[in-house]
Amino acid sequence: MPPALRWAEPPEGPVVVLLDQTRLPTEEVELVCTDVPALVRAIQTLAVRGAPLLGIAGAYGVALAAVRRFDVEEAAAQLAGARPTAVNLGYGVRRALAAHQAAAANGATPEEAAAATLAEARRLHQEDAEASRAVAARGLALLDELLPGGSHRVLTHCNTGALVSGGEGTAFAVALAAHRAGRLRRLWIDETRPLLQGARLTAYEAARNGLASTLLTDNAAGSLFAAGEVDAVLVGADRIAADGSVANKVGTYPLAVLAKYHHVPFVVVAPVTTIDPGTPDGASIEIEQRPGSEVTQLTAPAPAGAAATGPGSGTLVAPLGTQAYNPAFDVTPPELVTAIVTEAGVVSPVTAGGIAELCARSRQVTIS
Ligand SMILES: CSC[C@H]1O[C@H](OP(=O)(O)O)[C@H](O)[C@@H]1O
Repeated sequence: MPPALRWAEPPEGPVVVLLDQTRLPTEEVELVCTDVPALVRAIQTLAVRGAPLLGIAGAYGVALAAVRRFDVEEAAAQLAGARPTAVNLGYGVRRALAAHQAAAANGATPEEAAAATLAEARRLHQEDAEASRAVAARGLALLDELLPGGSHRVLTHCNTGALVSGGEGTAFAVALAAHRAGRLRRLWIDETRPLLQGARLTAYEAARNGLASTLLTDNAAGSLFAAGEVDAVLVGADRIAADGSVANKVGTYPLAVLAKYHHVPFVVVAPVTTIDPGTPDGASIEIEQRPGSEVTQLTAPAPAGAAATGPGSGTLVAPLGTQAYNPAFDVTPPELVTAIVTEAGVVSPVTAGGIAELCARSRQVTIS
């Protein structure tokens, strides 16, 4: 599989190259972004997606603007505003912009300032890869501690593998680590309507890595819990508030309620860049509302060789004109979260104090 995102410098000029996730699993097609509007569109159509990767994409987008002499401040504003919920996007953009501004303030030439911006984007990319390795190890250790049986049946929602990360992902990276250690009995994969990140992307990543996995419709999860088939839930996050509230793909909150009712550990796996001390609680998290067409039209990848169609342009599954409610995320309150696993440590129980202590301990680069 090509990398989810890479920087390239062909003769015609630097570009950001994305593995177009709207085309998976049918085709592995690379999308070449030569300017910031193209990258913004890719973010908005989820050709590139997933909180940590959005931060990386945002940082490289600012670098692309700097190298191609676009208006860097305008580019940063467009990129940061492309999707509202994943805090990582704004963080990555601000990291790169701050590097550009610092270089310029120190008398750097435009070329030098652009080089400094690109170097910061690469640093963020590398940091996320390292964070992914760390959360995988910490997450597996936590599963082993919580589930003494040594063979884990894990349910996951949406997609949290290499397609959302500079490394092997977040929650999926934990499942992958369990698999490599011979301690993953089953990965239950929620299809994750309406854009089917689970069916299209997690099943694709699970197959590529040889995981024992089974796909299910989102509404079948309850019966799995009732049958005692779920040992733990592992999910990612798009924004973790200061009180430990977790915004993640819509459908996560019901899983947390089911896990609580069935006394199953509910574990959130995320890099520290997903924690936003500036957002006090779950009610303060802006939840992206997406087009109703993504619900009323089945979103499936375009046939091989056909032009990309994008989310919400598939077969009609509801009468024309049907109104649809389509929040991209929901919020899980901290009392339903067993633990939050980050590269800087594990917070459990999840409290504002525990979150604050973790952030204080983290070596995450802060932006002045
Ligand atoms: C660990 S980041 C993955 C996170 O992002 C997904 O949202 P989207 O596919 O809309 O970018 C989902 O919330 C995943 O948990």
